[in-house]
Amino acid sequence: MQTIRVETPSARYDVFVGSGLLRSLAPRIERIAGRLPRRIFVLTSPEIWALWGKALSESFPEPPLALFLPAGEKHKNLVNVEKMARQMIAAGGDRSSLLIAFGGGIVGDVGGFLAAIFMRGIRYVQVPTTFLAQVDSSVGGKTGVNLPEGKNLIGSFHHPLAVFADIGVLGTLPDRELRSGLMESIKAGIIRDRTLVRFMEEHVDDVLRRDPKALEKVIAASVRMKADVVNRDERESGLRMILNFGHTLGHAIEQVTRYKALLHGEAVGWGMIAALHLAKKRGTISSRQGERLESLVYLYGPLPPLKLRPGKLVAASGSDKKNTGGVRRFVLPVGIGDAGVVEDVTPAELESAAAYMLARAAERHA
Ligand SMILES: NC(=O)c1ccc[n+]([C@@H]2O[C@H](COP(=O)([O-])OP(=O)(O)OC[C@H]3O[C@@H](n4cnc5c(N)ncnc54)[C@H](O)[C@@H]3O)[C@@H](O)[C@H]2O)c1
Ligand SMILES: O=C(O)C(=O)C[C@@H](O)[C@H](O)[C@H](O)COP(=O)(O)O
Ligand SMILES: [Zn+2]
Repeated sequence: MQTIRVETPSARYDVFVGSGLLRSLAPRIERIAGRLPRRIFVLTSPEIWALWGKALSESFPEPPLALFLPAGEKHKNLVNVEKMARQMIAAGGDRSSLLIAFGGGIVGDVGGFLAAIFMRGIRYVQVPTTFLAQVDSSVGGKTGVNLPEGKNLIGSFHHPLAVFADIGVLGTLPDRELRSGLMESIKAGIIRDRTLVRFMEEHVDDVLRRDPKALEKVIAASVRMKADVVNRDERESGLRMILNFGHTLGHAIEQVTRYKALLHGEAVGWGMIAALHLAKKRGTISSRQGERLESLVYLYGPLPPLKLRPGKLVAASGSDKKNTGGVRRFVLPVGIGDAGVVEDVTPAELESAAAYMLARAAERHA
């Protein structure tokens, strides 16, 4: 098992990555919280609960009370947050209650947000069950829900007490979901860890056949990278923006396709292809580096087709939270393993990057 510490001005907690964590959750929470809270809620989806609810409940003296959020991005909204909060009140929840966010990134984001605002804030732990949630969304305290106007436009920073990433639960994860999550690890490597890039290039088969050692390596490296960035810039005033590499157009794709056609990681995968093109044009990476990284994305693909207009994506990217006071921000890789934020990206450049990405998508789905 690997333990990675997150230490920011407002929180200090560990991310545990390994096997067997799910079945020993209660004593682990007890150790961290001092004692087991009287009321424990588990926010999850019916599918995850059916697969893994028994394993999670096993170590608790009394089974925690499950609150169900249906799967899918369209349920990541304020209506469901209110619904869950009311169920918690009805079941006797109070400020001493603990919430376990048990699922993928959607459950984690909604659960974290619910914990942030329920009675002005209660404690929660993350038990991520998708690869994406284990490498990225369960760490760093970003919580929230979507608005029709864009992704994650309502939310707060609220860190968990701990993160328990049990590699065993990935055994039931559909292949497409695994590949989607791997896009966030490719992102992690490109922006800050060239060793991870190399490892992912050299171990494609091991990772895709879910060799536990290979998975643990990629998950721990991704989390280590993210923790280091979050420790230095908890509230995304500068450095943390690099974690948004591939997301400016990625989020725009999700919004324009109404979250129906692509998974989050897949949209980020295409967004990285566009951003790599822009980086090549601006000379922050060489053509060779650009081709190498583009190939890495396709190695862990396939990414779904995209039939969109570049102008529509550029317009949708206007509601990106990195844009403030009329300044449009965009994350570009600098070589392999480093990245920076530029503030002078023009709509024409964005449109050309989007056009490049759409042409690659058409080519690969010809
Ligand atoms: N807060 C952050 O820092 C952060 C970072 C990255 C992504 N996100 C958010 O995360 C969300 C995407 O998360 P995701 O990719 O985990 O998708 P997801 O939460 O939709 O889960 C994917 C699907 O897999 C199923 N599933 C989950 N675990 C399973 C398991 N072990 N076995 C079988 N099926 C399982 C779920 O029921 C769901 O249908 C997006 O909303 C994205 O914006 C947030
Ligand atoms: O933790 C971060 O910071 C990230 O940007 C991680 C992203 O992978 C993630 O998709 C995040 O939810 C995006 O946040 P947003 O602030 O751009 O909505
Ligand atoms: Zn993401």
